[in-house]
Amino acid sequence: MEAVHFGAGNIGRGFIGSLLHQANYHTTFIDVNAEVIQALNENKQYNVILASENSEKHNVQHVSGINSVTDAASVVEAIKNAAILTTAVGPNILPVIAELIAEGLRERVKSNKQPLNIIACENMIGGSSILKEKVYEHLASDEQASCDALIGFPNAAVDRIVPNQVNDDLLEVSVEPYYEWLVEEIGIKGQTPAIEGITYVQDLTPYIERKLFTVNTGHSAVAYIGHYMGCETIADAMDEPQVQEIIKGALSESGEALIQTYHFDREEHQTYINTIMNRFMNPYISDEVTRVGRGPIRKLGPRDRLIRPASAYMEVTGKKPTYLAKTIAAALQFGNEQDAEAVELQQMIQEDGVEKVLQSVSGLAAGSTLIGAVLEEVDRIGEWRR
Ligand SMILES: NC(=O)c1ccc[n+]([C@@H]2O[C@H](COP(=O)([O-])OP(=O)(O)OC[C@H]3O[C@@H](n4cnc5c(N)ncnc54)[C@H](O)[C@@H]3O)[C@@H](O)[C@H]2O)c1
Ligand SMILES: O=P(O)(O)OC[C@@H](O)[C@@H](O)[C@H](O)[C@H](O)CO
Repeated sequence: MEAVHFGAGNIGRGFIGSLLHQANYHTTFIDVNAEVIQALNENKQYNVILASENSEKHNVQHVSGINSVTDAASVVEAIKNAAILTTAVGPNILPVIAELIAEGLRERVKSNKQPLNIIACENMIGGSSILKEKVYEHLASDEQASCDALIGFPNAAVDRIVPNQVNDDLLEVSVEPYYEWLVEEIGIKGQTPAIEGITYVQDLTPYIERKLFTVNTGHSAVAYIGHYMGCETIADAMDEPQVQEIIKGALSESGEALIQTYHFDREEHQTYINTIMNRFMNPYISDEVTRVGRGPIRKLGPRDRLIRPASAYMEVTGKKPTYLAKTIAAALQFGNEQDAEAVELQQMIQEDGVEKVLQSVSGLAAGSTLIGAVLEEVDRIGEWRR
């Protein structure tokens, strides 16, 4: 069975590639990183190490790579023959890969009448649906109709912490033992792919929101407050009492919104939060706050991990959020010369001020309660300096 996976990075190799191998797929990774593609083709295998006391090693075999910059024709060929297509490239890259996927589908549906499911494994709500929209922009209406019959775009949520890392072996990747991969069954065309580790759910919305607004909301609180305080890693930041206070507060606020919206059991949700906080303190992982805080413009977006739970908290309780507002205030301070979005955000703030940025980037109304709450925390932010 052939799998095509776009993005041979941390989550691609460390999570999706590993489960695809265990499910007996040969995986063709598509990437723009020539070095990684060359290594995949030369080594034809790599190791995934579980970041825990025993450093358990999983050898991932039956892998190869195609450089989509230099060999688009081979990508089209691979898509023609694939039994599943997955992505882990980052939300901003989905529109970039859409045209090539469209070319592959255009050729595929001419001769291959087998269904194909395309699963975007990105930290975003409705990732596969958005990818479908972008792919369809490149297809004529008759081609879209053929795809409607054969190509599924089920939405998904993926959870496994895979830090940036430099290993002697370029392909080796160290990952936390925990993982969760949820796929919405309703979007599947044909049989559900039999991949151990995927949990199929009827309605993904509660689960993707629970993941994004707990794991990623908490992660970004630690990253942004930690970065502001001068911490380099998530584990270092978790040692700071103020970070502990803010993450607990932020997750209690986002938790209230989730519990009231989706009727999650209060105790079970607290256990979920506690597990996540322990994951952030895993001593076998070194995860930089700059990775977790990357792309602050995306993370400050209206439907993402900061603004959406803050607005939802206000909707369900009628109160203004304190700890999510502190986290948003810290996100607005996230300066990092290596991060194009961080540089752009700081420029926007310098030119237009925080209030305007919260309107343009986060979609908040001028004079809204949430803008007021964030502005109060921006004024107070100096209190957290170590
Ligand atoms: N790392 C994690 O802990 C984690 C966990 C869950 C979900 N995610 C999500 O997975 C996605 C990928 O994250 P990551 O941490 O693996 O990032 P990463 O940077 O390690 O990997 C992304 C890969 O995509 C490749 N890429 C970039 N442009 C491309 C293009 N045009 N065509 C093909 N490949 C291209 C990059 O070269 C890189 O290898 C993101 O949406 C992220 O939110 C990450
Ligand atoms: O990948 P991002 O930039 O959306 O978010 C950074 C981290 O919070 C994220 O990668 C987590 O490690 C991951 O979502 C855990 O499942």
